[in-house]
Order: sequence, then C-alpha cells, then structure tokens
Amino acid sequence: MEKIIVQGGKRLNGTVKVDGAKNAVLPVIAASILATKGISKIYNVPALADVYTINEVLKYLNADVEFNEDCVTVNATSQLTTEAPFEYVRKMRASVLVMGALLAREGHARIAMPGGCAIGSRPIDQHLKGFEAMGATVHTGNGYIEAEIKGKLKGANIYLDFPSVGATENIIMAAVLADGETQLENCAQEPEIVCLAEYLNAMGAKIKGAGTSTIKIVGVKQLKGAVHEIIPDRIEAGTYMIAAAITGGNVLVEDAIAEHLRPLIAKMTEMGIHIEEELDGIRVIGPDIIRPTDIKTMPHPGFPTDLQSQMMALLLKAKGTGMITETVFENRFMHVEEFRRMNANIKIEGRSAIINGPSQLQGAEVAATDLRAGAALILAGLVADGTTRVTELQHIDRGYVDLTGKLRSLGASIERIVIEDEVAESVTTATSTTPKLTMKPKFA
Ligand SMILES: CC(=O)N[C@H]1[C@@H](OP(=O)(O)OP(=O)(O)OC[C@H]2O[C@@H](n3ccc(=O)[nH]c3=O)[C@H](O)[C@@H]2O)O[C@H](CO)[C@@H](O)[C@@H]1O
Ligand SMILES: C=C(OP(=O)(O)O)C(=O)O
Repeated sequence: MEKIIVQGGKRLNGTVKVDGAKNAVLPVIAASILATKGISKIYNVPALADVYTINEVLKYLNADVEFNEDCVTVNATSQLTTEAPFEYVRKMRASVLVMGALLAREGHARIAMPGGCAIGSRPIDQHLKGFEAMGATVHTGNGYIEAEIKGKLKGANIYLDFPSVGATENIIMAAVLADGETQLENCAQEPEIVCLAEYLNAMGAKIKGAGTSTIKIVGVKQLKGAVHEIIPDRIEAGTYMIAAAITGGNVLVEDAIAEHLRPLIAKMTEMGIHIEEELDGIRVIGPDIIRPTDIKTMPHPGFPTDLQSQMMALLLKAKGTGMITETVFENRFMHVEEFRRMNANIKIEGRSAIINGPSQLQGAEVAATDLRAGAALILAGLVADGTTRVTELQHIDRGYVDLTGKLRSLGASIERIVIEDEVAESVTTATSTTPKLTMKPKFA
C-alpha cells in the first residue's frame, strides 16, 4: 500500500511546470486510430496512468503504439479489431472515446458499458444519440454496447441535451469520415475539444467552430497520421495555483494558459489572491487573509467541476462563509466527509456545500475518493496542523504527474511512501512523526 504524507505549515515558493492535459491527450490518442495512412506523433504527453491505459486499449485494437519521453507514436494502418473490453473501460471511462472512431472507420464498435463511478452515474446516452442520428444502430446486452452501420455514417444535425465533453468528442470522431455534413449544436466548448479538432484537421478532417457551441464537420474520405502537441493541463495548473494561494506562497505556474483558466482567475481574484499573467505562465501570490466566495460549477466557460474540490480546500481557509454548488455531477461531494476528518466545517444542502471558514484544519488519515478529491486533500494537508496521510493514490495517479515531487520542489513537506507492514506502521505512527523503518519513499 502507498500513502502520501504531508506535514502542514510550509509556504510554497518557486516555479512549477505544468504537464500536458489528461483530458486532451485521451481523445487525441483515441482519434489517432482514424488514420489509415501514415503515423501520428503526439507530443507533450503526460506520463499518467490513464495514458498507459488508453495506449493499452489501442494496442488491443491492433494499433502499434510507442511512448518515449513525452511523445506517443501511433501506427493504426493495419486492420483493427472493434471491441474495447471491460478490463480497460473499468480502469478508465474515457476508453469509450474509441467508439466513434471505430464506428466511423470500421462500421462497428463493441464497448463494455462504462457504468457509474464515485462522482456520478455518468450515462453515455448523448454519445449514442449522435451515432444513431448518423444512421448507426445501437444495441446493449451482456454488459456491452454495440453500434454498427452498413456502409458509411451519414452527416446529421445533432442537438445535445447537455454540452457533454465526451459526447462532443465521440460524435466529432464519428462525423469526420461520414458522408456529408454534420452540425453539432449545444456542444461542449472546452479547450480540450479545440485541441482534438486541431489534431483531426491536421490529419485531413474538415471541422469548424470547435470552441463554440456549434461545430460543423464535413466528412472526408480518408485521414492520415499527423504531428500534434497537447495543450497544458488547465486542471493541474489550477491545482498548483490553489496550492500557492492556500499556503500564502508565491509560485509561477509555468505554461499555464490564462485564457483556459478565466473562471478560476476570476474567483481567486474575488478571494483577494494576487494573480499576474506572465509571458511564460501565471504567478499566484497568496494573501494573509483569504475572502470567501460562491462558486457554481458549469460546462466551459463556466467554473470547471474538476477544480471544485480543490476550491473547497481553499474556501476552508477563507474568513467567512462561502458556497459551492455542483451542477455537473450529481455526487461530487465525496471529499466533504474526508475534509470533516480534518476538522472542516462544511454543511451539505442538496447540491450545495456551505463552507464556514476559516477552519483550523488538523492532520488526519484520509482517502482520495476520486482524482480531484485526492488533490484537494493534499492541499488541505499543506495547511493543516500536523500530519495528513492520504491513501487510494491510484486515483491521483490517473491525473497528476509526480504531484509529491512537484510540491516538494516548491518547498512542501511531502513524501510518498510504500508501506510494507500496515500494522507496524500504525503502531509506529501512533507514537512518532519521524520517518519509520517500515516505510520506503517511492520517489526520490
Ligand atoms: C476524460 C475527460 O475529458 N473527462 C472530463 C469530461 O468527462 P465526461 O466527458 O465524462 O463528462 P461529460 O461532459 O460527458 O459529463 C457531464 C455530465 O453530463 C452527463 N452526461 C454525459 C454524457 C451523456 O451521454 N449523458 C449524460 O447525462 C454526465 O453524467 C455528467 O453529469 O468532462 C467532465 C466535465 O467537464 C470532466 O469532469 C472530466 O474530467
Ligand atoms: C472526472 C475526471 O476525469 P474522468 O472523466 O477521466 O473520470 C477528472 O479529470 O477530474
């Protein structure tokens, strides 16, 4: 078992570099199987557990995939198989993103049902509605969803009931090889959609309007491999911006793109945090007193749900009452119980959390209930009295490259350890806060 151990009380200072965006690289790698000619080279790829999983999915489908340094090379020119089994989809829901591409290219896709996860039920009805509008038939059974089309998909007008990120991506990937024009309305406008569309256009696709609520796609006959660079991860960047603010530090978040982070910058500014947009990133200077604010998560350009739990950590240190309303996922407050173990004063009312700050946070044993919850608990640990121990690190590894190493380079007292003997560890830690013989640091 592994744990992250944080000692609170250090101000963070220095520069931290952001990696490539998880939510951009996953659809881009999925889209690479649309190329029946040439190879793709995708740069600025973060070494995340989810990237290894999507690469495994592609290899299972019969593509050649290599991951060296920050570059993933894909050759998908051989005949593909058209099934993504449960073992991959269970590990990572984004495995469903190969569905649109397989359907467009091979006329068939069979994908294990993704099911729900800790943050919500997460259906994919909008993805399937798009495929059906393009002429595909969709069946479900035995835990799988199967879509097929005789001949080619046909361009269609598709209106999404909600601007789903995954549905927008899957439908774009289906439409690029369809006969005729597809118009996708009320679609997601996230920067990751723009990154995907730019890659597909470099492959020969004809997509216009990515980044707005209406996207037009004119189908083409064939796509070829292309070179593409993944955008910096705005959620990772936002997490370090909050780390700087919560500790009253001064940190340059290198490569953070301010245009992608407007809602966070606006809210942090309202909270009295000093933010400077510099040429090579965003500098955050934490104030002595943080003011409370109210936040409502929304699809982009609204406040991102993926920064909701980290902002809750920050509100715990604000002087006064703040409120967070989560509108994107129905169950994304799992971290509240964990914050309460740390002495946080939070009340839940329906889809809102009322945070009465400042809480005198205390170090505790807590579990990362999902990826961003894990990051939020570490942020709280940075300002808690004493030691915080975070478990369930597999969630954090899905979305942060070396979170402990990066925070330590800014001056945080944090390490990741492998515990060989759980019982011995609990006896030792009950009496001491010094490193124990039973623990081994995992990263240098
Ligand atoms: C790999 C990736 O990019 N993940 C991101 C993506 O997830 P993902 O693409 O799964 O998120 P969606 O935008 O699709 O989901 C948003 C909401 O719409 C609902 N919904 C979605 C599709 C559908 O067919 N039917 C339906 O009801 C979902 O249950 C959820 O409540 O966007 C989310 C919202 O910004 C982020 O939190 C995730 O980090
Ligand atoms: C919810 C997230 O990711 P995913 O959609 O991959 O579960 C996230 O990145 O916070």
